[in-house]
Amino acid sequence: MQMKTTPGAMLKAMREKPPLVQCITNYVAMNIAANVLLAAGASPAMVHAAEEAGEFAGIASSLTINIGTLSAQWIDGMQAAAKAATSAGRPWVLDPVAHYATAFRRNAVAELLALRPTIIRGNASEIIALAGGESRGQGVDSRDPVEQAEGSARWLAERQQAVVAVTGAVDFVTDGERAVRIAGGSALMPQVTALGCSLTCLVGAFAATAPEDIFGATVAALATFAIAGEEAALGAAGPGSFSWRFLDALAALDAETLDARARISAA
Ligand SMILES: Nc1ncnc2c1ncn2[C@@H]1O[C@H](COP(=O)(O)OP(=O)(O)OP(=O)(O)O)[C@@H](O)[C@H]1O
Ligand SMILES: Cc1ncsc1CCO
Ligand SMILES: [Mg+2]
Repeated sequence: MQMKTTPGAMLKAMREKPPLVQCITNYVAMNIAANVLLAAGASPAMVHAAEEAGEFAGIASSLTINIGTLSAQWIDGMQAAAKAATSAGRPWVLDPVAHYATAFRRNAVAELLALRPTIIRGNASEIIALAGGESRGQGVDSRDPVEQAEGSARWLAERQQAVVAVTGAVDFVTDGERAVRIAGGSALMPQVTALGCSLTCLVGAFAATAPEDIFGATVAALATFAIAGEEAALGAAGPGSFSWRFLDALAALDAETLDARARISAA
């Protein structure tokens, strides 16, 4: 069996056997997230209807759930899919977009957390609020530094028995015991909408490729974004050209470059 111990090895394995990733994501993110998965080498399927989301989760290799543009019917599909993924032994990722903003979102996220996501990926404001802290987030945008969310992430990981990823200028990943920081990316990334949502889908793709190493898979997805983001920023004139350069950089990134350039340090 091929060893999938480094981010590069995981990226290579994903491209050799593209996983089918069911993404229940928001209207803003659907197109860019699907393109991000294709550029990285996975097969995205944006399937969210309550009538079929559970059935589809039974055939997908992993599932991602994002509450960005939530409505009541979507919640039924999310819950059915989360239950089906868990029954099938497949990993699933929760992205609790702006869950602190309204009671509707708060309740939906509480119910999804009770279904035990394998991985939780959010920005710093979202993770601080999930751990009961005072978050300064405004709508879907973070206004807190990642360093401030590290304690919250550790607490949440232990309580949920999940891997927690906090993204921002320097990302942080923990499973409650181990923790790492991942440097890289670009300040243009939060200027392009739904890149975080797309990253959540990519975390799902890596988790499908390496379900035996969920912590490593999460780190690999974040490192992939960090290096593609750095590459795309070279020569980008602003968020518009960054956006298409980012897709090209993801598609062009190879395993060796990823392993040579990834800046992952113990935290
Ligand atoms: N200031 C920054 N410098 C470098 N990289 C960044 C910066 N801010 C965010 N990123 C990167 O952008 C990507 C998306 O993370 P971000 O925290 O912006 O997600 P988000 O707030 O959930 O985004 P969205 O809700 O728009 O989808 C991650 O790869 C992260 O590392
Ligand atoms: C802008 C926006 N609004 C709801 S979801 C979303 C995408 C970024 O989270
Ligand atoms: Mg987000």
